[in-house]
Amino acid sequence: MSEWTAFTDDDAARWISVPAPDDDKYSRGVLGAITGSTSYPGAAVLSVQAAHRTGVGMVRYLGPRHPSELVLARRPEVVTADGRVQAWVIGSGIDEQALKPKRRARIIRALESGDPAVIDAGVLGLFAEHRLTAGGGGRTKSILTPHFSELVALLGRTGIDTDVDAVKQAPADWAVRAAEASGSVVLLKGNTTYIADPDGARLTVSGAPSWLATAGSGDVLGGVLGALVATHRDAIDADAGALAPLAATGALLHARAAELASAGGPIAALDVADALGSAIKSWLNSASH
Ligand SMILES: NC(=O)C1=CN([C@@H]2O[C@H](COP(=O)(O)OP(=O)(O)OC[C@H]3O[C@@H](n4cnc5c(N)ncnc54)[C@H](O)[C@@H]3O)[C@@H](O)[C@H]2O)[C@@H](O)CC1
Ligand SMILES: Nc1ncnc2c1ncn2[C@@H]1O[C@H](COP(=O)(O)OP(=O)(O)O)[C@@H](O)[C@H]1O
Repeated sequence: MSEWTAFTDDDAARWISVPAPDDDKYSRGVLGAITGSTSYPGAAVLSVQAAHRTGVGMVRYLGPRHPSELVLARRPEVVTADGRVQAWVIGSGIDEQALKPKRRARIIRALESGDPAVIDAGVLGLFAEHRLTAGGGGRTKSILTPHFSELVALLGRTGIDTDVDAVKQAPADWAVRAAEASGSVVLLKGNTTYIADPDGARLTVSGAPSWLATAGSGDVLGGVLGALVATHRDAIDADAGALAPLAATGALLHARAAELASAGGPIAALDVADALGSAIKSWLNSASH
């Protein structure tokens, strides 16, 4: 079995894409966000805000009217028209049972597009099932971001039975099982985050304050990862092995932003999103010395 390696700030700083003078919004990367819903509109705002603060050329938000209005009220930069994207973030704030056929079809189209995708929350099961029904056996260009309970449900959809207590006992092992079963990078969230690649990379990220255990912080992480993936589309197309370090970069950036926002005290998820730019700045400043 492969060894687990703790991902460091120096490792992560290399995966921040700094725009060059000849870049434009399209060359930097466009992220498509299918997040939030009428029941969980705030998740849309959190994922979109986090993507912008991580750095991306443009975000296309595709969702129902109420979350779309909230997203635009917070970030008028967002485009709500369909179009080309370099990557997707899908599922935060979506309840699979409540999905209307049109939105479900849009999600399936995004999953079938071949674009890299970050899959969260209510779309994890759909992803697993769709990959099974499509007969897909190979590796994907997706990062799956379950918490413990979602990991159990995800594994269940691939025919592997377990429970939350078993995952709590051996999170690293279950992350690997899920990566192998899904052919995808699995980022298992918690105080220590485990990132397992189906081809063998095993990375851990720790150091986030426990104040980060607050509603919506996983939605923020989805937006962070989406932006990192969208801005590294070429590297992922050249080698899907880029996905695991990108996932670890996102988890470490999220942890560092939480530290800055918290400064030892309580935080809300939007505070973490708003601190992402400062966390990136400190990485870039220390890398240039
Ligand atoms: N402002 C918003 O719009 C928010 C939307 N959210 C969305 O709400 C939806 C449901 O979220 P939940 O996952 O909390 O689902 P639930 O609140 O439906 O919880 C499902 C089950 O998972 C368990 N569970 C939740 N977090 C766990 C963890 N870290 N470890 C182990 N078990 C855990 C719960 O105890 C419960 O049994 C998701 O789509 C999520 O993205 C949340 O992120 C909260 C904020
Ligand atoms: N005790 C903890 N210490 C540090 N980070 C935590 C802790 N508990 C959860 N987290 C982090 O907070 C986030 C929670 O995500 P998630 O469970 O999806 O919440 P939500 O659905 O409310 O957004 C994850 O990034 C996870 O790693």
